[in-house]
Amino acid sequence: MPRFPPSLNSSLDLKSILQHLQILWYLFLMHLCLELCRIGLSKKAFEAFHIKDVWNWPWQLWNENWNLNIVHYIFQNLSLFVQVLNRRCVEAAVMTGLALNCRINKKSLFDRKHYFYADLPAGYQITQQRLPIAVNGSLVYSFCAGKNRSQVINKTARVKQIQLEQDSGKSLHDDLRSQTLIDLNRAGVGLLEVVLEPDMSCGEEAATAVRELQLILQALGTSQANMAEGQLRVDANISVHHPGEPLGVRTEVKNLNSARFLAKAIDYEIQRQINELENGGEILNETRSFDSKLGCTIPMRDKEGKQDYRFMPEPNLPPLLLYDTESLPAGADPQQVIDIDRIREQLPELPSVTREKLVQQYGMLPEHSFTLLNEVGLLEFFQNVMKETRAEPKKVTSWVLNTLLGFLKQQNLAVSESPVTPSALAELLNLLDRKAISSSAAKQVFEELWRNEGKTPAQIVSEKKLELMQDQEALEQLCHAVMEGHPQVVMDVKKGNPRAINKLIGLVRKATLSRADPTVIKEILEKKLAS
Ligand SMILES: Nc1ncnc2c1ncn2[C@@H]1O[C@H](COP(=O)(O)OP(=O)(O)OP(=O)(O)O)[C@@H](O)[C@H]1O
Repeated sequence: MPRFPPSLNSSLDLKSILQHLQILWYLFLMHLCLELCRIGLSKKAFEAFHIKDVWNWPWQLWNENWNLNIVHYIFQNLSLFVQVLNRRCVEAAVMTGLALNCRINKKSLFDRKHYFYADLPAGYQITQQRLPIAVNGSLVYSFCAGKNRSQVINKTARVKQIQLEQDSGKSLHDDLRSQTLIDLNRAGVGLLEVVLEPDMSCGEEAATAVRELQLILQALGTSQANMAEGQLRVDANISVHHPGEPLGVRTEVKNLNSARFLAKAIDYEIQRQINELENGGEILNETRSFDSKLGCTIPMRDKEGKQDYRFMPEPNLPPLLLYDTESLPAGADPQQVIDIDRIREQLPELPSVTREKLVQQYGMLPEHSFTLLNEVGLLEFFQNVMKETRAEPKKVTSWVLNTLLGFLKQQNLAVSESPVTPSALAELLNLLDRKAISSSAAKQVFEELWRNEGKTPAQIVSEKKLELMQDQEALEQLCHAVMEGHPQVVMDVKKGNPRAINKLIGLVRKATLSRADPTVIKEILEKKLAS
């Protein structure tokens, strides 16, 4: 469930507030009275049903910090009367629907879904229960399998629907003090829910599909989709069944906030359900949560008795009408309508297309294109190096994916935190490309750059005297001396031992303090051995 960044949140229509100020004031007072009655009643309702202590905290807070709460309720209620649909959220939903090959409904409806929970101060959530904004799409995702992960497997998960909703607050459970705090900052912010059909068969598939969705949302600018910050959250529905039989009873693991935990939770739940059924038990239709420390899922609440959400049409939001080029009314003000075809024309490049281009343009292996896109900022780093270097794309790919990424992973750093800049790596690769340094010297220079002492690759090369020996005559003399000093190895080469020449190359390199190009040494040695 991607969350729109706060900057995109709803705008207040000031003109209409001024026009209707008096009516609003009466409505507001009336609503506030109703709200206060509801709070009183709901407290009684909670007590009557003996719901766990955690439910009582907001009412305790009401007593202790009544002034804070009343300010909150005033704002909450005021905002109910100036509910304006956020154009940006609708555009983002249409974009996401198009990117996920959905049919965009030209008419969609908003509903109120009522339930009591501490993180939902309004007592209801606006959603699209009856007619969502987009339906019947597909999410194509690929993963690498087989030996060396070089086989790319494409899979498709059907998208059932995409609906616009309002986000709730965030519960922060403090186990140590046995209390729950609620952060209401995101309550009411636009939320997009993407509902997939049950088309995935294991944790890895689900994690890969969600990763692809994350990349698509980021490419579209629909959401920053940072899972750790709750901008993209996943509820996973899991069931098991024998092949050819209908789907089993599902459990729902709520609010998974990392692809790794998603995969773990699903695989754990599959195994738990199989064990349960094999031991003669039954699967309950329940909501569970994932305990990342214990690596298992824990029951939260029973879903068996279907909760009555008392859905009703949202009175503040009329049906949402969208247009395409054909249906656009003549002379319509572009600020007042949303044209699906215009949004389609402006869709940015999607990650699958970027990967294909990388493979075609640079002759890159598909699995490398996946890694470049999966690590945040790595593709940009690679492209910036490419802009400044003459080195072969394959060489650049290898340095970025093996050396740079290896160092980053080892120190748990993000690409943006790399001490080696794209320009420095490009300069290093240029030195390597014009054979000014050997590859082992290049590794040394990289390590020095990583220490981040503000030196350029050229400075490091000259300070450490890492330049390759360009003096052909001196190299020939060294090769000659090494051959003289090791007649047995020379004999081995002449007898056809293919590895013996490597020994000679190693000896010459040692004598040059690794400052000679091994291919040049090999050429000289081969010439001398043949004569
Ligand atoms: N038997 C099943 N096994 C696994 N997944 C299922 C099964 N039946 C439905 N699903 C999946 O469960 C999800 C249902 O999500 P949806 O949000 O529409 O309903 P919900 O979980 O009842 O609603 P909510 O929790 O938001 O109140 C869909 O992604 C659907 O593909």
